[in-house]
Amino acid sequence: MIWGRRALQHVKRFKRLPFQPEGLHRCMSAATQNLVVEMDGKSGVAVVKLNKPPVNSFNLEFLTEINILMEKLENDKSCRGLILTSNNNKIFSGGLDIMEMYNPQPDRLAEFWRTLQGMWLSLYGSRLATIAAINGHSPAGGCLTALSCDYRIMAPGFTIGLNETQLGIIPPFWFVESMINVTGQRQAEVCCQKGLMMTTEQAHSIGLVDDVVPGEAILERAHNEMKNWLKVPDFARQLTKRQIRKPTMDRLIAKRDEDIQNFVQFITKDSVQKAMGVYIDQLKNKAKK
Ligand SMILES: CC/C=C\C/C=C\C/C=C\C=C\CC(=O)SCCNC(=O)CCNC(=O)[C@H](O)C(C)(C)COP(=O)(O)OP(=O)(O)OC[C@H]1O[C@@H](n2cnc3c(N)ncnc32)[C@H](O)[C@@H]1OP(=O)(O)O
Repeated sequence: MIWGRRALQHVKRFKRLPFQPEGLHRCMSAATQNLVVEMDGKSGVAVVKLNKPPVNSFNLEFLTEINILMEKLENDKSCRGLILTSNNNKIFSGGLDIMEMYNPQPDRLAEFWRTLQGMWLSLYGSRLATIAAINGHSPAGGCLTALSCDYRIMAPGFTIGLNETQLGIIPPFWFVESMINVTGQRQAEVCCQKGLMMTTEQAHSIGLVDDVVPGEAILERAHNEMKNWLKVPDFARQLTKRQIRKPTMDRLIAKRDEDIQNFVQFITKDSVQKAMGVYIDQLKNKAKK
């Protein structure tokens, strides 16, 4: 993984924090700044709760924190599975932090995007069995995060989707391919072009979500489903996953710099900045009402 200077500063700060999952063999919980981690040493399953109020939006620091945790879990031989959920029972994740993209410093903007690419590569390519327990709304980057897992369970009454086109943004090819790989080409064409935010039931009907379970039962269901995934020998499951996901990951790895350049060029356009400003005003005004 390639880290920028600012991210490295953050890594140093993070390393001094107490969470050290390696070699844990009991049930333990730990917290970093924006993540709550419960590690069951017996089953080898880590439950990671996104915990960045108000909406678990991903800024550079939060993405860096997630990347560091992923690296630790990947390197912890006792860890076999990851359940990703939210500590906020209404919002899984509001997606990328829009403030990162408004009046940005180009260097930070590039670093932000590289760190998002890093998060996607580590979650999508994880050796762990990964289950998203989607216990709240999950637009855009939140949906991408769920799509990167092996299995998705969602609570009713929420919405999910890659809604970028609704904001005048073109979803990058690796967002779209993540959707295609889960729902198939036709469904992905419709929901990505239209930028659909789907209800839990609609998402279930197109295969974006595998299972619908009430919020209060979602973690129990995730643990039960995890048991099924962990019945398969790790090595066979991991290599099969890699075989299936490698072409998509390789495309991003080959075009990583080009993808960053495209993103920075697009976001810094006057017209995009203007639209972003209007969108932020709408969000803030809605919050005030
Ligand atoms: C060829 C291709 C080339 C280049 C590629 C180009 C472009 C790709 C670029 C970008 C891809 C982006 C993907 C994204 O993820 S963009 C982010 C999309 N997310 C959203 O639009 C979500 C917006 N938020 C909501 O819909 C709602 O807030 C909610 C459903 C998440 C929660 O609703 P609530 O009613 O519970 O809460 P609110 O009152 O709306 O919000 C509370 C509080 O939070 C602030 N906020 C909400 N979302 C975000 C966010 N994503 N980032 C930052 N801040 C957010 C909101 O403004 C309120 O703040 P205040 O309390 O007013 O301070």
